[in-house]
Amino acid sequence: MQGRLFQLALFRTQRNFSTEITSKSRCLPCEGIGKTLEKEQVQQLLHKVKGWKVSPDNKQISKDLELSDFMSAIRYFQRIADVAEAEGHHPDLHLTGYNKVRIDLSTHALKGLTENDFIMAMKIDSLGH
Ligand SMILES: C[C@H](O)[C@H](O)[C@H]1CNC2=NC(N)=NC(=O)C2=N1
Repeated sequence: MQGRLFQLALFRTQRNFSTEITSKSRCLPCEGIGKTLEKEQVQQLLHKVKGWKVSPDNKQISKDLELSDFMSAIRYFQRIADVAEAEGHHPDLHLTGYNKVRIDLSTHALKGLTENDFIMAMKIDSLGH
């Protein structure tokens, strides 16, 4: 197991944050990530996602949307849930006022933002709604 973790850690350090992640990237197991992103890295990665805002403490990104009705929002949550389960990386999902949706992403294990959060944000962006 140690060998695989070392490989993952090595891969992480070699990956260039700004260019390599896309919506096709896969989330890494959180224990292989090591550390959270710096403010500058977050600012760089925010250019690659649509409509996401970073929290003042740099620990979370969020996106707000308004769906056409309640069941559209529920169906949208199910599609996000399918991706989150496949990636092993889960957003916080909020549904208020029957059709207003907020999606929060952070890496709970590290109490901050990692590339996994931006990979998930790109995948959620590509789902459409
Ligand atoms: C064991 C399981 O894979 C881990 O607890 C995963 C689950 N989903 C997760 N989702 C998020 N957002 N952060 C995590 O640290 C995380 N860890």
